[in-house]
Amino acid sequence: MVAVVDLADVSIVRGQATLLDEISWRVDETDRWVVIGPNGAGKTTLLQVVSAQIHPTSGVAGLLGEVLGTVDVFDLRPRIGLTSAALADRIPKSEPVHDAVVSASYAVLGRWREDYDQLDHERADELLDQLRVGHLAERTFGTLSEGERKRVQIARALMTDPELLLLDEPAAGLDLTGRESLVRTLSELAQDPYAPATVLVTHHVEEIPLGITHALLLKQGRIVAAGPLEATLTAENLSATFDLPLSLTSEAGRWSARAL
Ligand SMILES: Nc1ncnc2c1ncn2[C@@H]1O[C@H](COP(=O)(O)OP(=O)(O)OP(=O)(O)O)[C@@H](O)[C@H]1O
Repeated sequence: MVAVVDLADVSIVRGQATLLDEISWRVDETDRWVVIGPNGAGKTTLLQVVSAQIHPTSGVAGLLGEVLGTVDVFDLRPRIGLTSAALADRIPKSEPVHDAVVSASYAVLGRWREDYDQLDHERADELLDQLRVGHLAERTFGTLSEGERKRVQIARALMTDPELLLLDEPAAGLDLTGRESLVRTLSELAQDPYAPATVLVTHHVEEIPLGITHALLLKQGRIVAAGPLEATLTAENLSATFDLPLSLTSEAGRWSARAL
């Protein structure tokens, strides 16, 4: 099995604060991980490391067979697809949806390509169809609903055919219909054997799609538990992660939690 992410004792320290504390974590190429933890646990910081946005203060971060700090991050970033609220804010409201997807390589490389070839345009259209927003290709990004924007962002993240897909709270801000619809699409993606290794960050077990294989529970920069989903996502571990006695149920592959 090839490791896509291989962190060994990775810490991130900012001033007096330890954002990540000796994290060791391996993601293999067929894995689909969910990272769960309360506000401030370090989830976004962890994604910043594995998207080659920041370097560890200490420890070793292996990414796609390279070691962060010994390789040009501009070579690594096109191999990683990332969606986050911060990145979405950088898509101009006036940008047509098709262009927002086809220009993904510009976003990761910081380099504008004068012309995209026909295959790029076809791939962008296929991805928009796959994410069920093909009919919105001619609309501008600013006119889309929150749920539609999330889908366009995922299409954009997949445009460079990444080896690692990182989704930071993809269902945040969606209503129930929007969430359920997105979870269904994410389930298709997670169960697609040709999809890249995936890491999905969320606060809510209800947002875990079918096809997720592993879970990492994070609290105050430390791993509470990590491993295969069923063995890791237990009421005990989740209660420890959120500092709240919780009951946890799983029905037909979907999860829900509530306070005891
Ligand atoms: N530059 C910094 N200096 C000091 N503390 C920081 C810095 N950046 C982030 N933090 C703190 O690190 C902690 C982890 O932040 P992070 O954004 O990774 O958490 P998170 O799990 O993604 O939270 P949320 O679920 O609220 O998005 C937070 O307490 C945050 O305030």
